[in-house]
Amino acid sequence: MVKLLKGGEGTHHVLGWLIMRNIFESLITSPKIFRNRDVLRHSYTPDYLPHRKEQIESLASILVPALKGETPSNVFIYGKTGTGKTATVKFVGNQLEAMGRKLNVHCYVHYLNCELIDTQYRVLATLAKVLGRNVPMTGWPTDQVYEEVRRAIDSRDQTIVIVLDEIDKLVKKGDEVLYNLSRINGELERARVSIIGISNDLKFKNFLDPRVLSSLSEEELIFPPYNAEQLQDILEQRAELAFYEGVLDDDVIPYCAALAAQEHGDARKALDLLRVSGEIAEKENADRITRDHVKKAVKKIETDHVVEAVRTLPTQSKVLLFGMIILTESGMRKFTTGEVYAVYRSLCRKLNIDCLTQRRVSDLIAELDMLGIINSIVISKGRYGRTREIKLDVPIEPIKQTLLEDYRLEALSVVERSMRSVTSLEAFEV
Ligand SMILES: Nc1ncnc2c1ncn2[C@@H]1O[C@H](COP(=O)(O)OP(=O)(O)OP(=O)(O)O)[C@@H](O)[C@H]1O
Repeated sequence: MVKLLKGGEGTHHVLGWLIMRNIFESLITSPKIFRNRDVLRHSYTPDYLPHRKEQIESLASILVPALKGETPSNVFIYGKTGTGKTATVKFVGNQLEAMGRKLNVHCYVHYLNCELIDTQYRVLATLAKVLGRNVPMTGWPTDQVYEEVRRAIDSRDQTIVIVLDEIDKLVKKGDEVLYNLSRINGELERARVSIIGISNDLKFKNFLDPRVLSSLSEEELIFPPYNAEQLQDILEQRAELAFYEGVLDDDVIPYCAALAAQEHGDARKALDLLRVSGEIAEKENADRITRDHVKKAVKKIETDHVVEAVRTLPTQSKVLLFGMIILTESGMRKFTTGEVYAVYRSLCRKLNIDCLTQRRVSDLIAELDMLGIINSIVISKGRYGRTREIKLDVPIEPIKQTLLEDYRLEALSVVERSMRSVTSLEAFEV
């Protein structure tokens, strides 16, 4: 039912709503920064990869037998994070499949990320699925799934390239599937299989069965880190697609490149910096991206990482960290293990959870330090022994919000509120 409003305040209110601009209007008419933000995202595979010509050509020459009905060698690819390993393999894989279609040769590349598909069973079941077999994601004996994969591959004359990205994550749970896959060619009559393993953990080779290792690393490709100039080229190429003309100050790309070069030449980091700088400029309604926006982006990315690390901490560490926040907010910039322990113990009582020993808490403090959440140094107190001096090294507000999101710590919001009115720490027996 529609109610008719007579004159007065109510009418103004309704009219106000009627003539109010659509809430999206100001958002879409604000200065335009991004032409296509998606090209800066991790999921985007560029058509051209500057400074990876050598690796692209090497990989292509390893895989070319696939187009001639022969078996390509298996390859291991190493390199630090963000050095373009995945992008290169996907790029070469796409080109290989395209050439296969052109020549009417059955040649396919299947890409699996072992960070997500991280068990023997799931690798085989996923392969079976992409090869068109109906295999449940749990429940069958592994041998049976392997047999399905083998039969699906051998159903016709074809070459299958299996890419196992982050292969180290899989190896941590046993290398049986790698052992089987590396020997599969001996069990095939019509088809051929080649395996590409990708890893940024150089040490993981030590965990592999020597037979698997020698079979999988018939060829090895190393991806060196990018230097600042190379990162600059990569960013320039993407920026052209990502931003409207003229929105980037001249020093923005060199600055992002220099910062990422300091951190082992990580192109992902450089692209993230550029994207987040653009997003901050957009939020501020600025019409240009400046060096200042990059500085803010560095801070935001750092905070986001820490927040993520805090979110996955065990409950005891979260309580401990909450105690440190209380100490900091009560005006203490530095505190000792003993002071933190007293607050921690009191919080455990309030939450009704077990309280760890001071020794164990010292270990947790060291872990928080390693994660970069706190900063702690051991100082000598002469004949009184040594103590740890701790301070929080991160913006407090987002960390506090993240801790309170954990339902097990919900009761602490009351403590937090009452803390605002407590001026001394006596309540915590410090
Ligand atoms: N030479 C390049 N040209 C253009 N973009 C690149 C280049 N190298 C890397 N990138 C981009 O940088 C990001 C990270 O690259 P990629 O995922 O290939 O790194 P990686 O070496 O596989 O890293 P990780 O080991 O962490 O998985 C991606 O967005 C990718 O498109």
